[in-house]
Amino acid sequence: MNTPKLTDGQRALVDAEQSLFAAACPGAGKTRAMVARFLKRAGEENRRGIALVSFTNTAVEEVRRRCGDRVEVLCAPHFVGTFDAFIHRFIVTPLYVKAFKRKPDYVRSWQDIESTRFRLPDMGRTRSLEFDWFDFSADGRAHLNSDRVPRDFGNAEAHRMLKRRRKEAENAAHNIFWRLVRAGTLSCEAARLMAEFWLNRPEEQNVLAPLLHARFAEVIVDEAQDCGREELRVLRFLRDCGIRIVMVGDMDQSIYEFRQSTPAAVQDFASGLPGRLTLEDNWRSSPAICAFNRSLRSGRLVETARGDRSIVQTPVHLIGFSKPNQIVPAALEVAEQYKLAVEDLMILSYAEATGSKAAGGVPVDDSGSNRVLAIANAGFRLRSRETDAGTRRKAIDQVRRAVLSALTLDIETKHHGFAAICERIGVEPRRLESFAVRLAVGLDATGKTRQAFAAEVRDFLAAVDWGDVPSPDSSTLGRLFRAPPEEVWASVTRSGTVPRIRHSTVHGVKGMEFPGVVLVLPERLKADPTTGRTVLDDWEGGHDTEARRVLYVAGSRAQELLMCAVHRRHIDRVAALLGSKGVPHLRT
Ligand SMILES: Nc1ncnc2c1ncn2[C@@H]1O[C@H](COP(=O)(O)OP(=O)(O)OP(=O)(O)O)[C@@H](O)[C@H]1O
Repeated sequence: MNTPKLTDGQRALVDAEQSLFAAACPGAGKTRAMVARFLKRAGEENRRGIALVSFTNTAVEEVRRRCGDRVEVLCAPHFVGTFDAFIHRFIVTPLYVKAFKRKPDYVRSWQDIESTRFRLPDMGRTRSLEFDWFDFSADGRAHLNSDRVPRDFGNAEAHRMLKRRRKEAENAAHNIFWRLVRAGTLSCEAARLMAEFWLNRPEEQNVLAPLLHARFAEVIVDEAQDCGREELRVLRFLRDCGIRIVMVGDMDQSIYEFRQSTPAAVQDFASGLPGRLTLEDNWRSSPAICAFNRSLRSGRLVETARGDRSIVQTPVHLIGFSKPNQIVPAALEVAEQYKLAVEDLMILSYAEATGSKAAGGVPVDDSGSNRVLAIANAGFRLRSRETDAGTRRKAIDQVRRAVLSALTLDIETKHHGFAAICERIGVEPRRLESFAVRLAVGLDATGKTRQAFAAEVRDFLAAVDWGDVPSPDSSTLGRLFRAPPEEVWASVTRSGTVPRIRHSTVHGVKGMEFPGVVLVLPERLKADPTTGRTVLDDWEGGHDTEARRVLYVAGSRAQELLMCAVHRRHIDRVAALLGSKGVPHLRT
């Protein structure tokens, strides 16, 4: 494998001999330098391992890919994986086994577990309460966060009722939380909380400290700005065990505050490490894009365009729109001027629905509870090359859930995740997963009526032999797989033929890069419930908020061409902002 070129700054990160924090601008080659360090250190240590942890599966895959033919570094004693996987494997599982005498089952999110949607007695005509609306503390106590209760929970009286019965709701959530923990079902959130809880107790510390010290010499943390309270607790513990901590990140790319990642706490931890480095060369983007990044940064780094794109003179393009379907044609016209093709472009938005509308599709979530619709929609998504990995996952999940509902009619599934339910009914999770993909991809809803497609789904399911699991009879299939309502059917089948530019949420493309980015700012901008400010207020006022950092992450994915598609209502403001911050731009 060719060793990639490194700058002096990158080389300093590779060769450092003490715990450190490296602050880097976008495109600084953090991944390149971190992987070089990981390979070097794994080669040096012959007894203890080196761990490289990141926050998303995509980032982890990228690191694995860059390790090339050095496959030995991906095996014990070394570790390359998500921070959650590290916490599961090396902290929570050993302590859980000690406490409960069995291994826990990890599920990705509480949403995968039915009992995390619950009702209080006599709630009337409201939606069920959801775990996602609560913050849990390390002892499982629940705190209802009213900002997360959606408006469509119920009418004004229902919202008042919830306010009055807050304690009752919190107690119910607390009880369900512990029931799930005892049943061995842990979401990533629960596992993080348990890690924090246990790491604060001397008895558990004494069990883990010698194990971890014997296993790891160093832990390298990618995207360190995304560390939340629990991850920082883990890092503090590792450091106290004598393990070297190398953190690499960009504070301005911290966009996970909803799960308590706090840039200030990360800064505080980082300032306690003996070493500090800064990487300010952007190898990814043109000077105009670097200027856009600078206009959104909180001021700690001074970024400079380097490498091949430092001579690209293309300004940032501002595209005004009043209807979302005007965005794609305008963006394609601009891209054409710079010889960029459709596949070079990526539409990015804060909310999935905004980007999806701009690209001309229907959000996966719009399938609602109709299983036939979910299968049709998933088929369009999986067949399309434009669908990003996160949306694919969601689509397959919906189909998997639909199929599972037909196989678990007489079984209590409320407190268990997908893998545990599969185990109970005796179906291999992988078999169900590939069946879900086959079902969605194999049946094409294009040009079919909703009734005809629903009948096809039922026939497909009726023909499967699930071995020991009783196959659902035709009346059950008829009840579970009804034809969806006409209006939604029309919009989903239409979407199958539309999207021409890929789209994703900003959170879905962290760490990635694209020749051209279309950043969409819709008519309705979310106002922060505490400050009342929108992202444009934050940008103008220089407020370092997560909303502003989301814009920064989005813009900084672009290599050559950044297009801001802004609703007409806000376009003058954005143009004035770019002007006042010295960002070369052109209004189209
Ligand atoms: N020393 C170098 N010489 C030439 N190109 C480089 C160098 N270092 C990095 N690059 C290139 O710059 C781009 C950005 O690198 P990389 O993705 O590693 O940055 P990053 O710091 O992880 O970015 P971000 O945090 O914004 O996702 C990549 O295309 C990479 O190949």
